[in-house]
Amino acid sequence: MTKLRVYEYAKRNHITSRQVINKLKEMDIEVSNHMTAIDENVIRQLDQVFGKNQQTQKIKRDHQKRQKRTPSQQNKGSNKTNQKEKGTKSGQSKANGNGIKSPKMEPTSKVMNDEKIDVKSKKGKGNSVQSKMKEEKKSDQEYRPKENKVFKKKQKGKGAQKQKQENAQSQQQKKEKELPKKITFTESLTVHELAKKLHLEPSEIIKKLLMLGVMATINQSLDADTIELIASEYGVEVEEKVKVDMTDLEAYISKDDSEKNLIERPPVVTIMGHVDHGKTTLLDHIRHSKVTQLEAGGITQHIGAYQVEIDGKKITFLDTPGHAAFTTMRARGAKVTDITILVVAADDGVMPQTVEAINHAKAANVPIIVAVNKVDKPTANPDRVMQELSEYGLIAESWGGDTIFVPISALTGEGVDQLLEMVLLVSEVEELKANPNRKAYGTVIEAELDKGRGSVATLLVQNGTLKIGDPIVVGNTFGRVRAMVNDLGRRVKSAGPSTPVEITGLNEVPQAGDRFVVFDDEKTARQVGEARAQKALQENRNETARVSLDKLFDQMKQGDVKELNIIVKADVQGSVEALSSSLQKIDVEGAKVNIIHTGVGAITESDILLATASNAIIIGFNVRPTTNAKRMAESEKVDIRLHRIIYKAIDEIESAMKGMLDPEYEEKVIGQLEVRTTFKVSKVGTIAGCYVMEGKVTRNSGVRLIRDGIVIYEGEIDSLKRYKDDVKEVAQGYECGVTIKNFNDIKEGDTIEAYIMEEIRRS
Ligand SMILES: Nc1nc2c(ncn2[C@@H]2O[C@H](COP(=O)(O)OP(=O)(O)OP(=O)(O)O)[C@@H](O)[C@H]2O)c(=O)[nH]1
Repeated sequence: MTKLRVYEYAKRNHITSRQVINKLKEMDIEVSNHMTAIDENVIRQLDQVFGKNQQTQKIKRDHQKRQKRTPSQQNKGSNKTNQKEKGTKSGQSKANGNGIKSPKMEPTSKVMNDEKIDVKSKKGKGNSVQSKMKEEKKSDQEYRPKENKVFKKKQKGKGAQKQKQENAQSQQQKKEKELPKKITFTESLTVHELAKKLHLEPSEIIKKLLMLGVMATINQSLDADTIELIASEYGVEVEEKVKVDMTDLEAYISKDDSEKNLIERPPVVTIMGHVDHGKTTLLDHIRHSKVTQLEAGGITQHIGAYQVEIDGKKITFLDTPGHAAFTTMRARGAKVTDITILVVAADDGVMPQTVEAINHAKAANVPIIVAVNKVDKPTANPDRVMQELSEYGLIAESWGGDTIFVPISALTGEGVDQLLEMVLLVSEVEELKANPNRKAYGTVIEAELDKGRGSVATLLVQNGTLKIGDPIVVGNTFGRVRAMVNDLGRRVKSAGPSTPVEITGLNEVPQAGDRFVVFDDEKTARQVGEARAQKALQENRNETARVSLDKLFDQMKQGDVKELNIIVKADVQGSVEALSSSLQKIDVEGAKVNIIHTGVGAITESDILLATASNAIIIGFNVRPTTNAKRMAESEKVDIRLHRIIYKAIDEIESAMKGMLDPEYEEKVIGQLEVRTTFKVSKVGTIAGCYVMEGKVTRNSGVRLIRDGIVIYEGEIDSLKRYKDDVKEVAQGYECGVTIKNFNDIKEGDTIEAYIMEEIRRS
């Protein structure tokens, strides 16, 4: 025999938990409630009390149940016979281990027939019964607890009054719905909700709970265990439904795009590169030469993205130079870019932001096409660019690599067509496809509040076709697509895959990088949008789980982190290299270090963005974050580790990966001492005769010597004495002699502050 919980024992023996609890208390056995487990010995002792009565109890219960269900039978005088019959039946069901059965599951056909006859006969009685029922409109629960007594008394009693009363009760019970076979719930139910599902009065549930030792009110929420327990008391099955997160937008995107529905879609291209290398000039050139040329006289408008057509094929450009669009979106979890054009000025070569751009693109796994710009300049040296980029793994095809290099002049337009052709070529290789015949989803490129039009958002349709009137959820906003304008400023009715469009009709302004999904109906869109807005309000956006060294080991154990992405910033290139190569050599089973970006100089906002987008930590060696970067790191919860000694930085990372990070310490001041006199002893140095003003001082304390409010020295105690004896500790109100290691400039009137370093739990 194993352990049983009180309620399980009670159920097994057909008694109430309360009875078991009371008996256990009588037996001086500690028990807190119906969930308390009782062991074999106790079960045996209980069996001696309840076991014998088991059969009797069972018969009593069956009797009660029958009375509840078919009181009319008693009137007919068939009660006794039925009781016997049913007693036997219940006995069988018990032998089957079914426990308490719901009334509905037990009635014999005879009982049912009797009931039918009974009801009919009552109907015949017409209004008298009805009015009686009204008169005695007491709910069933008033009878139930005392049922046995009530019925017995009533049976004994004489007269039509009682007869009618019983008939009325029977009628009432007939009216009552039968117990359900099964109930379902999500997470929890209140007493009221459970009662409703079980077709019972809440007071009945409350009583049941009380018998199980639980005090509950009608609005009290019951957990899954309690719901199951109560339902099992009535023989009702329970099914807990897992709550679907209605705020998860991805869940609304059907993933059943079969290959046959997919057709080629235009690539989405971002232009990146160092300051002044010609990004804007290139974007402008493409737009003006291609767009306006196609749409003679058309007014191009800035909607954050535009499309051009080359040989009948379209290319979508994200019209935000620099990394801003790319990285902010990626930092927010959106992947929109298919191809990156890396612009490098041939007269300037690879510069810090070029490297950053390479690392951003690599981290996002986006193919790079190099546009070697400004080749029209006499000082242009494309070979040098190729040479320099090869150091970053971008090797030109002509040099045996697989990176496409196109020499261009964004100013004159030379080579730009070839560049666009290359974009189409890469796009073909990437096999970019989408299904235009489905509901659209995609990402917000830009959004703003327009005085006249309200919330205006530029969306990039990534799959499907967006149409006017579509019910839509965009980030935490929702609405119906009221109007759509394309990159040429024209009103359109629909927008297919890779098309940027500006829409109005949203209730609020979404954010760049937000996901949008089209819904079947406006009602669901509204519900989801509102639920998302509510959720966003509740949870601090910054709480997103970013990798942090303190939690790294746990995150690794949970399988959340398998690669530790690191950004290394240092004061000189030599340190960057030394630190990076040492970090890469760290060998911890099940995890590896992945240096995603390195650089010389302060930690900037761009580093934080990359860390956010790639879930990386930043190691700063002899450098500090800029004020803005620091603020951003705090809000984005990016872990920055600053070091001055290389091996310490490596140790820290290795320990974190092994789950052996040294404990963190916090300083705790334990006492204040006043220097009342000093003695100079040749071999020892200056001895300070002190008085412990506050707290205490211990032999192993750290000390700070303070003079006129200024910390003169910070160090360790060399000796702590009372009279001639070395002591471990001197408490408040006592005098002592103190010497400080390697420090003798102690003066009368100085204050010595004693502190210890206390280990604090890592969060
Ligand atoms: N000669 C020559 N000059 C160019 C070329 N492309 C750009 N420039 C010039 O280089 C300067 C910088 O160009 P931008 O397009 O503003 O460079 P950017 O990369 O967008 O610069 P930021 O927006 O500051 O990052 C401008 O004066 C351009 O006219 C080119 O192909 N040839």
